[in-house]
Amino acid sequence: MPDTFGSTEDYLRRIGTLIRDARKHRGLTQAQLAETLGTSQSAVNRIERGQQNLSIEMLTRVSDALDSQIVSLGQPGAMHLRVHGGAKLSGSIDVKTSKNAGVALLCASLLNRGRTVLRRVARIEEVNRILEVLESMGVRYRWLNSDNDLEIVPPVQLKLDNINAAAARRTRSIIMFLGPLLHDHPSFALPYAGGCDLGTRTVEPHMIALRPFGLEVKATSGDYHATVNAPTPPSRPIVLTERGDTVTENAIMAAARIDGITIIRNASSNYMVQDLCFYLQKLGVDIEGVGTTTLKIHGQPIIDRDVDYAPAEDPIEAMSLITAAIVTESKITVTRAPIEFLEIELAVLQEMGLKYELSEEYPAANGHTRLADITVLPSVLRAPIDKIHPMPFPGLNLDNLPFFALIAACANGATLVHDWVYEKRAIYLTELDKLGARVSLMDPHRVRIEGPTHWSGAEVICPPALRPAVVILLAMLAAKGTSVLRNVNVIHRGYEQLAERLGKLGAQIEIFGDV
Ligand SMILES: CC(=O)N[C@H]1[C@@H](OP(=O)(O)OP(=O)(O)OC[C@H]2O[C@@H](n3ccc(=O)[nH]c3=O)[C@H](O)[C@@H]2O)O[C@H](CO)[C@@H](O)[C@@H]1O
Ligand SMILES: C=C(OP(=O)(O)O)C(=O)O
Repeated sequence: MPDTFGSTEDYLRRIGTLIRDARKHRGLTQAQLAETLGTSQSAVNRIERGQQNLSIEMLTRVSDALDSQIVSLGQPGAMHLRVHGGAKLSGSIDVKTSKNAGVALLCASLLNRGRTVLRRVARIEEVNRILEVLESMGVRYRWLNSDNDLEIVPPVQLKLDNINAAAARRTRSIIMFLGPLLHDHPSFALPYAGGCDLGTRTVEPHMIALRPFGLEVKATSGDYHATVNAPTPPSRPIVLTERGDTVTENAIMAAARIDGITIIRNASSNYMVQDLCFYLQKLGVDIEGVGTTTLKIHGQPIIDRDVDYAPAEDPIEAMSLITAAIVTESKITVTRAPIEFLEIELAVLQEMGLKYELSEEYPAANGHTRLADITVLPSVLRAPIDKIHPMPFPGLNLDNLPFFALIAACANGATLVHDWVYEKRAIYLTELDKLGARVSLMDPHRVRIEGPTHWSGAEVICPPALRPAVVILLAMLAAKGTSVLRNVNVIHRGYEQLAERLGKLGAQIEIFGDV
């Protein structure tokens, strides 16, 4: 239920509720809080009922006394969630198309002089950031309908000097402009890539992969300065130093307009890479080996076609929804799940005792990706015998790993979750402790989780990373009592209306903003 502030009475009532929640979480009575504030219990009572005018000075004192920022001033747009946990979920929910294919396809649309229409694009902040950057460069876009079909029309000449650096710096995906831009631009600057704070995450593999196409990049004062010698087919196969998703996509986009054959080895065969290849094939680029780690690409020097493409559904969103069912011990059906990219996850969950039913498979609108409806049934889970760790596709997806930490907290026994890739993401999982989980950080990459958990409500500020933030939200659905999750904007980077959609399944979540 979206919830906006209105009259002064509204403000006071809502602030009062926040204070009451925070006080209860600290285990204080109204009288104890009153004593710390040097006021009476009846004054605290009036404050909590929204019947007392509050000065900023008083609000600050309450915040200090409760060690909780009740309202934050000067943070326009910060959104928070209040979750009344313990409700069972029911019904079915459609998986939206993926963030990661969405951003790759937006970058790839720069390769095409014609009009690109992308169907059912996830309307998320990561997509908005790339659209802002594209628009600043002269690309026109418009949302065509309520299905989120998106039309993109490039200009005759891109205005690279006009690039929206603020938007670009907020996303890592901007790095995927290098591949498309190197074709027509002998020199250009791109702002440094940003995004979630997951620790060191270099772009060196991108530089190594694109050098054989004639691209040289110097990093100076906040920008990558790129210079390109006339792009030619690489003289040898490109061997990626790591099987990363966006680096593979960059190499594919560089190869897509090269008049000749490029071979890419150690390519990622993950879902977003496949969507990119299917889109480029529609544009006339010849790509062999889609879904494998060796790609053979025969480029088209000029691509000028009106094209219509429908990216596939998001395996990470599907995993998030499966986790919502597991943690709340509910029966829900996750429809349009890209089963092809969830098979290892489901095999591990089955070993842990999860009961689920699968529908017949059917193709996604891209005509390729296998989808199915997954009905998750309430199950008693046990910890897996072996540690859980990610691998490039077809391994367990790295972005799904945080959900396994939460699932492990619901299972009987101890589970080791090993994120060997990101330097920081596992650390954020220890925030689950605030809701009653027993998570021990073994080192920055490994957490040991002891389940099952008796979840209890708490107030948590979202960690600065998408998946850990969602994991905490999902744990709050299971936690009896009221929880508050602050600064949830990080979730909007990758999920469209997640709180509202969980609400339709029966979750009790209120959305509120800062004063
Ligand atoms: C927009 C997009 O598509 N983002 C996805 C993409 O990001 P992206 O492709 O940008 O991932 P990175 O390049 O950051 O790679 C992830 C991390 O893996 C390390 N690494 C990767 C491959 C490998 O073989 N060895 C290795 O060590 C990298 O050094 C890095 O620390 O892939 C990540 C890993 O699947 C996902 O979390 C992101 O959601
Ligand atoms: C880390 C992620 O993505 P990005 O590459 O957009 O930061 C993610 O999707 O969890």
